Amino acid sequence: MLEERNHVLETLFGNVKHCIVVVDRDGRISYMNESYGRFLEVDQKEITGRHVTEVIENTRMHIVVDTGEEEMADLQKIRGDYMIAHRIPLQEDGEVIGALGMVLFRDTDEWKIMNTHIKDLLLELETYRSQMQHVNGAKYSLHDIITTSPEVLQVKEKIRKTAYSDVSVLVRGESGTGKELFAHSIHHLSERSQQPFIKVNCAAIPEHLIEAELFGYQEGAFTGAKKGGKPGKFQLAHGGTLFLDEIGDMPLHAQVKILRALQEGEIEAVGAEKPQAIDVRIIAATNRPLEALIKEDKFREDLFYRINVVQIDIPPLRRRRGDIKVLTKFLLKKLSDRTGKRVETLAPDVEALFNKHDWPGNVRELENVIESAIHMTDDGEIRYGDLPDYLSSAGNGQRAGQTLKDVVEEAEKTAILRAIEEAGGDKCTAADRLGIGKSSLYDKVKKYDL
Ligand SMILES: Nc1ncnc2c1ncn2[C@@H]1O[C@H](COP(=O)(O)OP(=O)(O)OP(=O)(O)O)[C@@H](O)[C@H]1O
Repeated sequence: MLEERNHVLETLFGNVKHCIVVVDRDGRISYMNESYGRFLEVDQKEITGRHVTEVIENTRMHIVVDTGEEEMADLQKIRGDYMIAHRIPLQEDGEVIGALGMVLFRDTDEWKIMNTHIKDLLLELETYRSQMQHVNGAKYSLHDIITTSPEVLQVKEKIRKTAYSDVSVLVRGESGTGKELFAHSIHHLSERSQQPFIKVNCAAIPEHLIEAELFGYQEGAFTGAKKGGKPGKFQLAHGGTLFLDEIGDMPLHAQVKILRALQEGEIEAVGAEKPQAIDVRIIAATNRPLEALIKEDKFREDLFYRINVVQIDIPPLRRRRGDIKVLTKFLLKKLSDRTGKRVETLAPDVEALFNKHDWPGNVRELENVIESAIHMTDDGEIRYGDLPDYLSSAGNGQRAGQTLKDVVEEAEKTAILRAIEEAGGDKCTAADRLGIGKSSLYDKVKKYDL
């Protein structure tokens, strides 16, 4: 039956220039025509069955399936350009069984002309959107999370499944693993995506201000209170999502108040006479061992259970070394665009060092290292000498627990990589320079998988 249906779709849309996609009830792609596949540079047959958010940037097809409401002529940004898309829910016996998406441009040239016509308008729109974003606050979606790690891909899948509901999510992971990125993505995929996303850094607010910051205050509530009072983060997030970053650092008295706000759905501003109803979804993040803090009476167990309905664990970068390569490529592009300096590659010894380093500061550390090296480099490649001292000297020095054999092997590897690089990839010249035979060099290249 599936085949028959796809045959019908192929007959209808296979040869049209419009880009067509069909998703099922779960937002998974059941059909994409060739034009769309070509436009997205994917093999449309291979992506059948994948969730639409994995394949199409900024798509809302899965949301249309959920709301059952069609979206006509909506602007959608793909790879820096805008398309105009229709999204139509498909129904059977009154029930939504999927959605059909259609991109409205007949060919790229025509679109380009249209694109320049409306680019001015869009620039204006973008200005308003970024102002809105200031209010809305969530900048990133799942697409912005770069990974090839099966564990992180599973986390993304978990987010896709749970983001719609209003359940509280606790994001755990070391500093710099991207917890905030995940929190943004959850908000983006939720029904609250058009509502505010408000972040509170629980570790950064002075203890005596925490209540006013979270719940706001009334005029005259204390000396120095602003005229007219001030809304707290809970009020600002009303209808949307409140992101409690570093929740493990929240003082106990504030924990009690937050728990009450979540349980009763109401808050009391400092100096207010009446409580106020509040509707927020909570996403919390921490890199602290909450279970241990509970044992030490530094974190409330009841609050832990309240925020930990769905738990998301982001592994540190050293446990997903495959991501170092893809993230480096992504960050080189992102930071090159930002700095205006085109740097595309790493010298082989830098790549080796990146793969060996433990990255205690995770993706943030990788980003900082790449950014500072881009400033240092004189050409399109990052070389050993461009790296921050702490990293390059760590690479040269001996780490705790290394045997003499490890140290010798590492030195050998570095020397071989450098010689090959200096010889412009010519292994015979590199072997000459190293004073070893060609076959010996080949053996070592194989042994170290260089
Ligand atoms: N998978 C990823 N793909 C792309 N960028 C990432 C990824 N993970 C992290 N980053 C980037 O790394 C930086 C740190 O991420 P983020 O601030 O979300 O980490 P965090 O875990 O919230 O850190 P902290 O606990 O210190 O607040 C950000 O610039 C973020 O964009």
